[in-house]
Amino acid sequence: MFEINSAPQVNLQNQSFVAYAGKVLGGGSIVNGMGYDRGTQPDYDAWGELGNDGWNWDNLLTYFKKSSTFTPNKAETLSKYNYTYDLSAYGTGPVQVSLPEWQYPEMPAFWDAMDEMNINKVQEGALGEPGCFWVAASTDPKYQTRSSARSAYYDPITTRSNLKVVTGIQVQEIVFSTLTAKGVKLLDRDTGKTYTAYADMELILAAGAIHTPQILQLSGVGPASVLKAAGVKVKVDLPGVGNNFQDHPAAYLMYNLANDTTINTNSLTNNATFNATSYDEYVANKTGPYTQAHGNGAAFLPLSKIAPDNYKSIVEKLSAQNATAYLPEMYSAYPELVAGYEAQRKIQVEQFSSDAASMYEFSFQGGGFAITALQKPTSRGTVYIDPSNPSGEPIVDYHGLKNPVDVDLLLASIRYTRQIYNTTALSVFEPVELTPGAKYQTDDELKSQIASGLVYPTFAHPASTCAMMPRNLGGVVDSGLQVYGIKKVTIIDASIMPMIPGTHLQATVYAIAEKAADIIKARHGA
Ligand SMILES: Cc1cc2nc3c(=O)[nH]c(=O)nc-3n(C[C@H](O)[C@H](O)[C@H](O)COP(=O)(O)OP(=O)(O)OC[C@H]3O[C@@H](n4cnc5c(N)ncnc54)[C@H](O)[C@@H]3O)c2cc1C
Repeated sequence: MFEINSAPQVNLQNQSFVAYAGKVLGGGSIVNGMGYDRGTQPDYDAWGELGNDGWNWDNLLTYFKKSSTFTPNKAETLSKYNYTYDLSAYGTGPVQVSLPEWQYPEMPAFWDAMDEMNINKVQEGALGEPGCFWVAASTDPKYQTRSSARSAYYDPITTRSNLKVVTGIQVQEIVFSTLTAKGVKLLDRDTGKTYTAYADMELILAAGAIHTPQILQLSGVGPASVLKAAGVKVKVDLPGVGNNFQDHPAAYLMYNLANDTTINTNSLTNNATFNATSYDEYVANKTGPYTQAHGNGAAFLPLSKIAPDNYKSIVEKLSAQNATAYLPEMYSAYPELVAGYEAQRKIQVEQFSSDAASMYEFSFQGGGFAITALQKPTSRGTVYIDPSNPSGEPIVDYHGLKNPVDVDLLLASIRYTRQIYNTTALSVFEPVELTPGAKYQTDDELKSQIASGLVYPTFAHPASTCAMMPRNLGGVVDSGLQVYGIKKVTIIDASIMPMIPGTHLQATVYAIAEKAADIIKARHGA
């Protein structure tokens, strides 16, 4: 894994947080938590509203389906856990998606808590509607193992004569003939030797939202001041590269369930017998706790649901802001970056006022680990090459909670999660809040906890650093995913998402990649 220490986060008591990304063939899909889900419909319609023809929920649904296959469980498992799903959300694509053969005994009480909170129970979360639902995993049910970009897309075609994958190689920069990309300079990490690889038709960058902007910046394509500070010759002053950085800030609430069931979410780690029998069961039958990659319950909810009394004031505050006051310093030098943010803010104002777009995530497995994540951050971060070591890791700065609206959204979110743990349904477990702790109640008390460790500015979902938007809105790629100002460079990864969707990102990256394949084939008349 890449584990990059972020710049100190000014609004989080100068703490540094690790930015994680997969450093392996298959990228994040090899190391991720295997949650397979999709954002709400307005999340993707927003991409079209930002000037990207052909990018919206309806169109991406085609590619969500094209990339995935859902396999229902055995009938007895379906009825035992009341699993719900809708096959119309999936197709017959390479990524295998399924629900596990096992759930912790506390789960029914958590679903009862959802009922008690009047949360809409959605049959299938992957159809873009907010509510609570069963979240599937990228698990191949045949073997009960991970289905990844590698196993789904690469392993079946390794013998193709026109495909060669090389690993242990780091792309350093693009090689140009004037402004047309001819290939890339490569570093062999083991030997330290460098090579050049040439591309006949076009070059595709897919290094993820942290390293794709780094490669462009090292190639002289990015904000001029960043390039100059690092001694890189400016080819194209393209300010969007490395700006508009988004992730999901998350609050890690923790409860002690004083009266938990005998087998619970801690049992695999603190009950050696349970762990051993569970492992044997998995090896023998591919059933039991080891078929579960992560908690399969989640509520993705709109702001109006979690903060019915004050969502309008939060929306008014966001609308009234002088945007540049809370944006990274560089935005002041580029009116197009501010214009792009303002276009996004207009959409966020609509989304925060709507019942159809989620702002809050609460994932549950049973147990007292109550992750509460903000799905639509209003702050924007930066990923810039390091002037003192340009070819080392870039400087990742989340600018976490720079916009005070994010703090308002987190306060509302934390309070809503507390309400869930205060339901009669969960009272049987006698939950006691450990983190932040029930003694922190007022806004100021909670804000001090948010700043001092309760909240991380990242959920390992880096996105949006080479946004697909018009150039006059600070975009980096057009709706054909080609980089502005240079020729023959296409980007296909999470960096192109103009606004981060309210979901874990892998399903969306697969859909982008499938759509990109069609775009590129059409471009070359294939
Ligand atoms: C720990 C963790 C847990 C996660 N959990 C979930 C989850 O449960 N569900 C979910 O949906 N999403 C999850 N995600 C997020 C999801 O995996 C990512 O959003 C997704 O993988 C991003 O895809 P990408 O193609 O943009 O980038 P990546 O998957 O990061 O792929 C980029 C690839 O480029 C390579 N690379 C980088 N720089 C260079 C270079 N200079 N030269 C050559 N190669 C390079 C990397 O090694 C990597 O293989 C998680 C991510 C992490 C890190």
